[in-house]
Amino acid sequence: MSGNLIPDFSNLKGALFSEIILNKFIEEETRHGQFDVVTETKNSLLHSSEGERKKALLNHIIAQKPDYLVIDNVFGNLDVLTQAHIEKEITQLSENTRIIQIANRQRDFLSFITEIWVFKEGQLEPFKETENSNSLNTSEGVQFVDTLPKVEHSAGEEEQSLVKFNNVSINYRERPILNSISWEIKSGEFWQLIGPNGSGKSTMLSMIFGDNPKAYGQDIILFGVKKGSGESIWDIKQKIGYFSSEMLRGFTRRDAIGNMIVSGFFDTVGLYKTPTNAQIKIAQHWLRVLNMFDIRKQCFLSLSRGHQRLVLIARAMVKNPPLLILDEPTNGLDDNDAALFCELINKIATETNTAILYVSHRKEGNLKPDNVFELTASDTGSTGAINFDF
Ligand SMILES: Nc1ncnc2c1ncn2[C@@H]1O[C@H](COP(=O)(O)OP(=O)(O)OP(=O)(O)O)[C@@H](O)[C@H]1O
Repeated sequence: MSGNLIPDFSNLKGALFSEIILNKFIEEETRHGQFDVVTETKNSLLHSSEGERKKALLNHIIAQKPDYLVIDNVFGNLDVLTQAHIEKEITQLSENTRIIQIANRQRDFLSFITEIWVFKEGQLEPFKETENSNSLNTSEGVQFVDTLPKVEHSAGEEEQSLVKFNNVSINYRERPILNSISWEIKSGEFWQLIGPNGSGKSTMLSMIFGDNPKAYGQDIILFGVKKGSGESIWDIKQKIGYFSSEMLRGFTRRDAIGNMIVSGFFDTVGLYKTPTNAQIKIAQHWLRVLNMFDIRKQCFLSLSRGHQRLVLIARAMVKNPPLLILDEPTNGLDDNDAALFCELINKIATETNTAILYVSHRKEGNLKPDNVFELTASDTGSTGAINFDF
């Protein structure tokens, strides 16, 4: 950064509180068995939840006594209690340490921050709350006018059970994580799964979508088939569209937007097979819904982060999967792009029979799930129940 916006810190000792630093420590652990950052549960960082990792990293940073601290979007997937804990620690630190916070959601601003600047078209400008009270507003926005591709449904499909957990309990070593969870997702339903960091949301997802060996021996029925009864992971994955913000790291190739969407039929990154005419038609339909038909040959990576996510949702949906799983999907988006993303998810919920499982403790203002399933953490493992007030 040039200019005199930020004072010269070159002679001061700085620290960075960010995903990048966390990932470096995780890499150190995995490669060299070096455990510099210690979590409350004394678990390795690799096997800890986001909240546990970030608390541990902050303690590590505070112990280094930096002169200034840069905080880069650390609140993304933290629950309210962990955020409050971290905010308290940083507020205390701010009494004698300079803090620069980088954030893309307005609600993440730390209360003691006195000066706010916003990036607009590559320039930093003072942020005026009155001008745009609702967001950091960097996206131009898309209205989804066209309806989604129509799919023929067979009789009785509406009431089908897709996922059924019956008294599922999971331990990691001696530690109970899930305690007797019973839950069912049926065709066409729209669920949000919430729960504090470390309560077991990812563990539950790995029972459905992943290959977690802990799932075997439990009473879990996926698409009418008992888990562990010889079903193939491939069969299950064929029935699920999946998106997580982590996925974007995997896409570094220079694929065109249109090809990216069509490749969803083949579950490949990049297009190696020739799609049928019917497949091309469906992909084109999605391009029109996203208002991207005219730019379909443009490189996927040239899109903004928010628009890349819309394309990946279309990619997950072209197969018309019975279940769409979204794991912390708005993580890293600004307010506008998150609202746009949720608008598309609401549209899928109302216009298709795909059931949606949206996993995030965050309440998105415009997201309209039908039901919310909440994990409540305790020493005997998390219990689960429908939350009617979220
Ligand atoms: N392979 C593992 N070995 C040991 N402990 C584990 C393992 N995987 C997860 N855990 C522990 O299980 C607990 C639940 O973790 P999980 O990642 O499912 O929580 P979460 O609700 O998804 O958290 P977050 O919102 O922070 O992502 C955590 O305390 C974590 O440390």
